[in-house]
Amino acid sequence: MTADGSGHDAAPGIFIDGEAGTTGLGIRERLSGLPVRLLSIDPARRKDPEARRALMEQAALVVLCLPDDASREAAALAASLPRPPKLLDASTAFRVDPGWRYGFPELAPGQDAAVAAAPKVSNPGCYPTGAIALLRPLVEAGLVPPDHPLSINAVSGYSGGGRQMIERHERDGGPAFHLYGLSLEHKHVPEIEHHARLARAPIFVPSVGHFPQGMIVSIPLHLADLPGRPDAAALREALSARYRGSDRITVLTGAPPAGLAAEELAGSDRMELAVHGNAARGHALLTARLDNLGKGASGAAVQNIALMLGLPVPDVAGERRA
Ligand SMILES: NC(=O)C1=CN([C@@H]2O[C@H](COP(=O)(O)OP(=O)(O)OC[C@H]3O[C@@H](n4cnc5c(N)ncnc54)[C@H](OP(=O)(O)O)[C@@H]3O)[C@@H](O)[C@H]2O)C=CC1
Ligand SMILES: CC(=O)N[C@@H](CCC(=O)OP(=O)(O)O)C(=O)O
Repeated sequence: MTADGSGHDAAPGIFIDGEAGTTGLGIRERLSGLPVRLLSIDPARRKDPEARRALMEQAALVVLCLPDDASREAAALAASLPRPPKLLDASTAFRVDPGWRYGFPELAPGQDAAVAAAPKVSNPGCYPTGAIALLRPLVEAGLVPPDHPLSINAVSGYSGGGRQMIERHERDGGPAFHLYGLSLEHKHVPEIEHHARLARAPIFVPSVGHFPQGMIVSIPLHLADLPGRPDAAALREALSARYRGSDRITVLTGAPPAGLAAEELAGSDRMELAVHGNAARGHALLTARLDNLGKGASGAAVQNIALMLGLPVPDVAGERRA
């Protein structure tokens, strides 16, 4: 038997359960940059447990791109195999589960090695990717207290809602802008709270715009309410220090732009962070701009797949996929 358990000497086998969905397709497209063998299911049998089990048995790594309940079932199916494959789950099901490693390699020093060594990795949510990237370094630097009252506003392209939302928007031509999650109980709040190391749940206000891909997450701060009254430059420096050397996460330095278009990074696996400030008012705004299907989903997944299989992580510099 070979290292990938497949009986072949070829590249490691990957089965994407949910390959035909929005995130699954994005991963499939990006796998052309990695020396792996894609094990595809007969589309007519893609929900058949026996057909899925047969492919899981041949795979070194199974990627779950399914709704939460289906992901839990698929993870249990994989775990029941005599030689369980490594698992990467794109759903919300395991993101705060201590048995799973959080697949955000830039989260903290050593997280990339932890992902590489983990048998089960949960891929971060799209909104949490932006919020955690902004907050975790500031909390760890003592610039934002864990119990600080935070509000997080965000807008996503409509592909964030998967196949059904894409079909609705493309059929109806809208709505142009839709605020939701107004029960203030979105599924991403525990994930943000946990991985940003917050001790008080943030108020999270998501929205969807009538554009396919792209996202902005923004977090306003009153600087006088933070310990030591830091200025915007101090916040920017803490973020830059955390992400220095990353080709995926960049921190805008110099004069921040006066406006941000959410679609700007559509097709890219990069994320741009910025700190906008008004010294006279003591106001700052943290922003993260990304593609919800790029660093927010499939791009992050391929980064994790490479780490988990011990392959070089594909370079993103200059890429464009829209
Ligand atoms: N879209 C995004 O921006 C992001 C999505 N994610 C997560 O990725 C996961 C997939 O989302 P997304 O790709 O957007 O969703 P889609 O609806 O586009 O795709 C889901 C896929 O799963 C299939 N599926 C559903 N139920 C089952 C089942 N029981 N067995 C096998 N296949 C099944 C669907 O088939 P069918 O359509 O025929 O039902 C579809 O092909 C979700 O958990 C989501 O939270 C993560 C980050 C961002
Ligand atoms: C626009 C939209 O509907 N977005 C989804 C979040 C995207 C998603 O499916 O969840 P993950 O990123 O956690 O996997 C939502 O708010 O439920």
